[in-house]
Order: sequence, then C-alpha cells, then structure tokens
Amino acid sequence: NAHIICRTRDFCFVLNSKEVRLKSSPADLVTETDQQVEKMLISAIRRKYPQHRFIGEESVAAGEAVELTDSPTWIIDPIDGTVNFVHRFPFVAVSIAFTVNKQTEFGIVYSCVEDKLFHAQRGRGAYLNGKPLCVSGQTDIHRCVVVTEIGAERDDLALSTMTSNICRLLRLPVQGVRALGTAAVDMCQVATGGADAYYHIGMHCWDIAASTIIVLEAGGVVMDTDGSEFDMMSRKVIAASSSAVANGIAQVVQADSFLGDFSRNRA
Ligand SMILES: O=P([O-])([O-])O[C@@H]1[C@@H](O)[C@H](O)[C@@H](O)[C@H](O)[C@@H]1O
Ligand SMILES: [Mg+2]
Ligand SMILES: [Mg+2]
Repeated sequence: NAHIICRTRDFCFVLNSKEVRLKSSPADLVTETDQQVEKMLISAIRRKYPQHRFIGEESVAAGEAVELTDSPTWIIDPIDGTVNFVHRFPFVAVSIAFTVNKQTEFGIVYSCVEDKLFHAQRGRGAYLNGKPLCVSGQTDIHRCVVVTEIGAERDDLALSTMTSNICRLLRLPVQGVRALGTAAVDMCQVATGGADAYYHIGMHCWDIAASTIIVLEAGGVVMDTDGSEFDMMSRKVIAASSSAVANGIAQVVQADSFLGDFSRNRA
C-alpha cells in the first residue's frame, strides 16, 4: 500500500492507493487513487461547467478518445509520477490545464509532497506559491542542467533511443542530466531556473499541458524535439531557458525511430 499525506495551508488529506495495476508496460502503473482523483476533479468541474470537455489520463485509459477540439477543454493528469507515488519517492503532482481554441489559458501543477503550487495564466506570468517565476536565461548548452524522463516503455527500441539521447547530451557535454519521475514537476524546474532545459519523447498531453504554459510564462521557450513548432499532441517536447539551448538539444536528440511506433497521444 502506498499513501501520501498532502498538506496545504487550507486542507490536508490522505491519498491511499490500495491496488496497483499495470497499464501499457510493467512500469506504467495505475492505482485507485489516480482514478478517484480524476473522477473527483472532473465531477467538480463538470458541476460548474457542464458544457466543457475533458482529456483525463485515466478516462483515456478507460477507453475515451484523446481529442483536443476548439471547445473549452480541461486536460488532467490526476497523479503525475504514479511510480513515485507507489514507491513513496517524494515527487508526485496533480496537473491541470485549461484550453480554449486549442490554446492553453492556464495551467496548475501541484507538487503534493513538496507542497509547491505552480500556476500560470496566459499573459499573466508564472508563479510558485504566489511568487513570480523566471527561467535561468542560460544560453550556453555546455553550462546546462537538463532534465528528462526515463519513461515507462521497456522495449529495446525505446530504451536504446532514450539512453543514446542521454549519452549524446552528456558527450556535448552538459553539466548534468536529471530525472525526477514526474514530467510535470521536471518541466516546472525549468520555470524556476533550477534546470535550464527539459526534453521528453513519448509523454502524453496530460503530462505536460500545464507545465508548458508555466515555462512559457516564466520566459522560457517550448518546441518539438526536431526543432519545429511545439504541438501538445505530438508526444515530443523541449522546454528551455532560451532558444539557443532548445536548439542545441534539438540538434542532439533523435526521436524518429522510436516515434515511428507511436500514434498521437494514444494512452
Ligand atoms: O503515468 P504518470 O505517472 O501520470 O506519468 C509519467 C510521467 O510523468 C513520467 O515522468 C514519465 O516518465 C512516465 O512515462 C509517465 O508518463
Ligand atoms: Mg503523467
Ligand atoms: Mg498520471
């Protein structure tokens, strides 16, 4: 059994995960808590906004389509970092983004154990527990700490793509490569300036939708891993403190062979 006690100034609750089940791979886990948190969020929002649409990780796992339309849409990852949650590794987040006309209006990432609430609204800046955030501004790739994720895939192609990308970055060299086990919190490190860049191949829109606007509003840049325009549904992202750093990572990271197997945002 895993449990985490979440405290904020206003509330305290215990998340219990009684049953751990596998999804797409032996490292892609789901607990009752993931499902309950998602249900709780969707039903509370739906009560207030009955016309709005939802893309929720666990609803998609249960068979719902992943379809981002122009309608107001809430993109929810009820627990980002479920493997951490199950093992009590202390980086676990709830991630919520809201889009209209496919444009993200605001994003919230709550890193539960750290009690850190990141949020950003389009054009209004990014904040951590109410204090403004700013990226590091680093432009030299050789002086960067880069965050990425190992991911849940365990097939040979995915593993060799992931490890060779990390090796290529280390050979540049960069000053460090880190992975916290939650894409949402990883990416928020770029918004704080604690990391200079983040890249990920194979994540889903719910992992990074909220943290994308948080990085952008903190003055960062976001692009596809091939250097083209960012597409939230493409399962590839670079977030960085500057275009120079983002382009430096795009030149090194390769996604093609791996992503050949991916359809867009399939659960
Ligand atoms: O499943 P979940 O815990 O919400 O999300 C997880 C991510 O945030 C993690 O960083 C990534 O490596 C995993 O592949 C998975 O996508
Ligand atoms: Mg996730
Ligand atoms: Mg999740």
